[in-house]
Amino acid sequence: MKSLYSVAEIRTIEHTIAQSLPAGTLMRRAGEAAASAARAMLAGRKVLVLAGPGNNGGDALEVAANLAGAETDLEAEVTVLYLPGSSAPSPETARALARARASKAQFVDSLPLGRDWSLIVDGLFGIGLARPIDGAMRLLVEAINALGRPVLALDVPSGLDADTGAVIGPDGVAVQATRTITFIGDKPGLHTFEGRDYAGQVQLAPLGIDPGQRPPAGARLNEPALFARHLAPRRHNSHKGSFGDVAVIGGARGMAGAPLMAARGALFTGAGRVFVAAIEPAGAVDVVQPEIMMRDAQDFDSGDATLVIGPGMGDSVTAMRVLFKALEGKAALVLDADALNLIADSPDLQGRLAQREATAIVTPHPLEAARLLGVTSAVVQGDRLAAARELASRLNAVVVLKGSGTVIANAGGAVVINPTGNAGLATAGSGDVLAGICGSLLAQGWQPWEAAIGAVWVHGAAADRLVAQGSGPIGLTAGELPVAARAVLNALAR
Ligand SMILES: NC(=O)C1=CN([C@@H]2O[C@H](COP(=O)(O)OP(=O)(O)OC[C@H]3O[C@@H](n4cnc5c(N)ncnc54)[C@H](OP(=O)(O)O)[C@@H]3O)[C@@H](O)[C@H]2O)[C@@H](O)CC1
Ligand SMILES: Nc1ncnc2c1ncn2[C@@H]1O[C@H](COP(=O)(O)OP(=O)(O)O)[C@@H](O)[C@H]1O
Ligand SMILES: [K+]
Repeated sequence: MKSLYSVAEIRTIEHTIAQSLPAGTLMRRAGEAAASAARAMLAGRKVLVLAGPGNNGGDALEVAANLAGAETDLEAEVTVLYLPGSSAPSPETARALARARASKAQFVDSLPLGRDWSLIVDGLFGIGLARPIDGAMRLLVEAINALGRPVLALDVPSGLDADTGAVIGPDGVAVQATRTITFIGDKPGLHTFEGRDYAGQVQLAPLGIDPGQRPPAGARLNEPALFARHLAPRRHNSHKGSFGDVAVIGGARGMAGAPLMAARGALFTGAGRVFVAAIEPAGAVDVVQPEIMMRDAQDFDSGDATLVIGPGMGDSVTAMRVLFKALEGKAALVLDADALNLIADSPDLQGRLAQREATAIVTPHPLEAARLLGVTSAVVQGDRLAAARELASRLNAVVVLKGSGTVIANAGGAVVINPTGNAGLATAGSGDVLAGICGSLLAQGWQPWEAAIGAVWVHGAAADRLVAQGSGPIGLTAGELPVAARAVLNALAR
């Protein structure tokens, strides 16, 4: 299981463990693990180590001592820029400083000009950063980022909030890392919002603390093991009725494509039969995908179908009526796009959703989530995990808060962050495809939680597959996702 620990959880673990170990052990282990990560990244010899005032700086000084003191041919030329604070360093940082000073590392007072660094080690701030980086430190971070050299961040890229993935602001800066070696446990902020861009590749160094010594984490990283129980191979003796019906309701005037995208997402991930019930019927057949059955939402009887409501649905009276009926009914539900905007405007509909017996899946992007919560999208993005948790609890639903590092939460407080996907998904219609995949897995009997995390994983992996094949991220289209999602899902099922 890939646990993600909040800063508070890490502090608790640290505190408990430190009492059973000789002083400074964890910092020494952090320095050793980070020095090997640095050696693995090193394509030359010149290493710049940035050491800040706290224990993150202590880790960096250990790295400097380890790299400069190595009795090997690979010995690096280490330059250390140490920036002490106004208060005395911790005893373990003081010890690391003494080690680094006794090594061959050269200490400097300012960023040396014009050196072609093979590697920069970022040990300015870790999980103790409490306010935006400003003044001379800010200039230093900007100068480092402008160099465009490989950067290994220690624990967290300096300036990034390890809980939320937001750059600590307002108007903050953070170090842009190539790789982040994170200590004791992995952290949510490295995987969502701005985290993925700043952290680069994330590597965990548990520092010898085995999982049994760690309490359960508040969040985890999505992986197929979390939904594997639904990935059984299909029985030979099956028929289309074995894999459920999906009806996508949406498609106001001028928005006919959105429900079709969702319907294709459902079809290509294995739903038995797929309908589009259009608010404003635009045609009798989808000529590209004639398997999809076209209906008129006004008089459509959805029977036992799983409903995906909202893509391009608009806010007409018909849209409202269809949504009301769906919330009243017992069908499994995926609520997306305009359905969420209508619910955001109506406390009555919110109440009806929260009181439903069968848990619905809701798939807001940050602005839709903000409307549902009555806040701005900046507030949602500022703490995506908290927003998803709050929404799940208010709506009594599985919430899929979309965007880089999609966050999935349920009313029981479980939180998963999705690692698949890429910026190729930032294109119109990709959210519709996701809603369709969610509906498809529900229709095939998956439980709402697993359907949501499974759909998000597969949708992201489909985009990754397309990028690997050269079809993105630039110019990846939502219409390509269903076929790629089919390949991903079949590979998982095998
Ligand atoms: N403890 C352990 O067992 C282990 C800990 N480990 C490592 O320790 C790291 C946490 O260390 P930490 O708690 O010392 O915090 P850290 O991130 O170095 O920063 C705090 C310092 O920065 C200062 N400061 C804050 N904001 C500032 C600003 N905007 N501008 C300027 N200064 C600012 C702040 O000063 P103050 O707020 O007190 O004025 C304080 O001096 C953790 O991420 C991991 O790398 C590992 O070795 C594993 C074992
Ligand atoms: N940078 C990104 N990295 C990963 N996934 C992304 C990124 N940008 C967008 N996505 C995903 O793409 C989809 C976009 O959905 P949405 O915003 O509803 O678009 P639309 O309404 O046009 O279909 C979501 O699944 C979202 O998580
Ligand atoms: K750091």
